[in-house]
Amino acid sequence: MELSSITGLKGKVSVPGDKSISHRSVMFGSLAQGTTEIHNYLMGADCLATIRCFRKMGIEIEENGSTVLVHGRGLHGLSAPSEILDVGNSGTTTRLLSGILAGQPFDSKLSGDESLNSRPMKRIIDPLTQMGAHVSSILRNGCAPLYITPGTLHGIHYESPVASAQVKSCILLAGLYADGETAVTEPSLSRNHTELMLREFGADIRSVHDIGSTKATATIIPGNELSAQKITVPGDISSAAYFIAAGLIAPDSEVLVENVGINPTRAGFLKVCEDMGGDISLLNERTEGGEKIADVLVRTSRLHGVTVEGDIIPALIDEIPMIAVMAAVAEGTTVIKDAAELKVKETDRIETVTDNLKAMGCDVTPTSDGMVINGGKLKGAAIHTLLDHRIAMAFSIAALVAEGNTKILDSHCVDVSYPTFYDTFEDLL
Ligand SMILES: O=C(O)C1=C[C@@H](OP(=O)(O)O)[C@@H](O)[C@H](O)C1
Ligand SMILES: C=C(OP(=O)(O)O)C(=O)O
Repeated sequence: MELSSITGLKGKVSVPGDKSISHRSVMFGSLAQGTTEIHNYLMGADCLATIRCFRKMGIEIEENGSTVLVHGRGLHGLSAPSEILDVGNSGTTTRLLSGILAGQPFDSKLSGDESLNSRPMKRIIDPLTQMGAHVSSILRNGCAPLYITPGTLHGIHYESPVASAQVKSCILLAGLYADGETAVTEPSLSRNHTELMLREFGADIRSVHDIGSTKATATIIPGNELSAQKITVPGDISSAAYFIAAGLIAPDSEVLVENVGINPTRAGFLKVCEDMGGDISLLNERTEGGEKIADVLVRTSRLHGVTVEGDIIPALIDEIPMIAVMAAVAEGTTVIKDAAELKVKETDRIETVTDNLKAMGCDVTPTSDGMVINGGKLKGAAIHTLLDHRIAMAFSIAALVAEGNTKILDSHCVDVSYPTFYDTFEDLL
């Protein structure tokens, strides 16, 4: 994909359904009794992998555009897959599904692409093993492919070293099959879609924020059957972030992004835009299915550097590539810290972001848990996405304010979370 600079982005966009909520709707719908009806499902490669895996375990799933019907078979209704479960590029599918598979009375194997199979799975193998599950890394390197055989699960109270919704959700889902209460405490609250949605499906699940600390604990008490729901998936704030940023940094622009999920555990990006001096407002705020939604209006703004650190990091972790690009054209210095988790995403995002920003002429220094960016002007370059969808999209927005042409290599990787990204992008130009 070849892109060059523009001015005057004007218009309205709506982004596809939230990736995290889409995955969970099919997973929980499969484990519920009855037919779950999902509207605005994200038809990206990651969420299609989740559908594919549950079909392989005997769940009938109908698709019609972005509407999905999941004919759930109850907590004990999955059947043994006859082949390896292919999780593609999706960390969320891998980790949440592993929690469910740990509680099944059959053997299963799951494996993904080269990037997925190099991401750390010890973070779920350890707590699942403490629960009595039998989960192993087939190549004994702490990564997928994983082999899961039946075990008798016990409730545990797990103190997670990382604020990760995938780790938390994996353990809570295994907790559905345990003989007692299962709790997960995390150092700071990660996205809480599992807690909100499982509760809607009828699970007995509670969340508390520890007083006087940033720690948060979610507890599940097994025993309740889940019952089918009707779900409308809000627009994905992680996808909206690209057009919000475009509206803020492209000269003479005004962009309205409609129907964006603004759950506080996901909305850190909006706060950073505001802190950087962005002209950003939330319109038409509402709540559906326990999730907050709004339309986001932005206008071109003079942005300045900020420090992004601490508790807010889990609420914007996937948006850091976009924040880094905004920082690269802002006035002054931006420091991003406490974000070592970036190293274990689809690529090492500290490296892929800083390498590509340097290629565009930015003064940026990678650190062990983030980066330091001195804002200035960008010039066009060849962007090496290494097949990371977030890098492709964030640097497509960088191209809009860079001098000269930018080439996004392997731009098709946007299919992972936003297959229609370039169509929406062109509509707005
Ligand atoms: O639970 C989820 O849906 C996700 C959690 C986050 O990962 P971690 O839990 O590894 O932080 C995020 O990066 C990912 O895109 C989706
Ligand atoms: C990290 C991401 O997803 P996952 O972990 O599901 O692969 C992402 O979408 O940026």
